Amino acid sequence: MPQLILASASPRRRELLAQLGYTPELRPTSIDESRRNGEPPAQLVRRLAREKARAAVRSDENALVLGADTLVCLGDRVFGKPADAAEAQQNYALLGGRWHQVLTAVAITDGQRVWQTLSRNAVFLRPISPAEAHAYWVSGEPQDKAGGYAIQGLGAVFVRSLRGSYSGVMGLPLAETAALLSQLGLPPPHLQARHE
Ligand SMILES: Cc1cn([C@H]2C[C@H](O)[C@@H](COP(=O)(O)OP(=O)(O)OP(=O)(O)O)O2)c(=O)[nH]c1=O
Repeated sequence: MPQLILASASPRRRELLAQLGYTPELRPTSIDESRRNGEPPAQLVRRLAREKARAAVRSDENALVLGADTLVCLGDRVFGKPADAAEAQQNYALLGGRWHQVLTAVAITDGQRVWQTLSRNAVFLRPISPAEAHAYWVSGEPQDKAGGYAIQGLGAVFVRSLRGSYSGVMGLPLAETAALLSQLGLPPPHLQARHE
């Protein structure tokens, strides 16, 4: 059975995999995440997931390496992790009171072939006042989150509606990821019947 490697520094991705019983080796990578000229968001997010997975491959092992990337976008406009309070404030002014998209791509590679899945989700955030935006920024939660909010944290107070996958918005769509890993011979350990 191949070993599972998680090419990620995100504690969310580790926790989501742990929910299904996976305990991957952690191998964070650092790649250039900049967008190419005119690159559509769905293409960008798939490419970044693939590049993260590939960057963590080592030639001397029987392993499946998983990389993922999450993007928040409004049409063609992509919102990254806000660099400062002003950028976060700007994001919330645009994202509040409407639907936006959260895309998470997952890529799994054995070093040769790559298997991918894309989770497309829509989130409606209620309007966020400047005072709330400031308090939220000071909480420390927005800094390392795409779009500057976390559906699984204090940010839930702004989430009025979700169409799609909760785990997909959090950073790793579990149904799709488990299906892919099962196909590749690594079904969720917690779904395996125990032999007494
Ligand atoms: C929208 C949203 C994003 N996020 C997080 C998930 C991702 O960790 C992060 C998006 O950044 P990513 O660049 O996808 O991932 P990362 O830099 O955290 O980790 P790595 O590249 O090492 O895998 O935003 C939440 O935790 N909750 C949310 O509701």
